[in-house]
Amino acid sequence: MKKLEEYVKSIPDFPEKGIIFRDVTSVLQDADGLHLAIDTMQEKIKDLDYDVVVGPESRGFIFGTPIAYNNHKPFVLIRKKGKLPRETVSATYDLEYGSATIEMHKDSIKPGQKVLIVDDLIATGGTTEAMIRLIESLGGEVAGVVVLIELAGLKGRERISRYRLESAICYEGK
Ligand SMILES: O=P(O)(O)OC[C@H]1O[C@H](OP(=O)(O)OP(=O)(O)O)[C@H](O)[C@@H]1O
Ligand SMILES: Nc1ncnc2[nH]cnc12
Repeated sequence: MKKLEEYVKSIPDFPEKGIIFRDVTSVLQDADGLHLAIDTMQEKIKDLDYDVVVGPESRGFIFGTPIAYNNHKPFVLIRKKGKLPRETVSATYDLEYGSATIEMHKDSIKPGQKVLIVDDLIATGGTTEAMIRLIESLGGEVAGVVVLIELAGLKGRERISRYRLESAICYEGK
């Protein structure tokens, strides 16, 4: 069986020059790759105590939902601006390329709940930091963050150094 990192394809200069895009579709479109990705992420946080899984649109949904389902936890969506129908809180942040505003429903986290954040990838950590702001503004406690891929050269780990971060694959550069 292949190693997890062998399923990830790296595409230079996408979506713009200078970015190496770490493509998770090549992991997902292989049954063994998909199993290995979810199983490895779960293994990394098997000792963690949490009540709710939170994942951001869109690739965070793919990895967050199976982890929530397998561990019988609820899954809360963080969406890009304008997609959630009820009362929301929002945060704006910069990305490795571009900027974005994300939102979550005000009633999605109860004060004191312990939250596991799941995403496909951490680069600059801007998305994760914005998610932490939203969760904490609702009174949630961030128990930890698990991602499939960490781009260590972009220093996301340093940006959220107060929190536990686990990654299944770590690239030293970007
Ligand atoms: O650590 P950062 O520098 O914030 O970058 C990481 C984020 O960027 C990507 O999402 P993107 O906003 O591109 O959305 P997508 O999943 O819909 O493609 C990725 O899925 C992470 O959420
Ligand atoms: N280099 C990268 N590859 C894939 N997704 C990303 N999201 C932010 N930076 C990325």
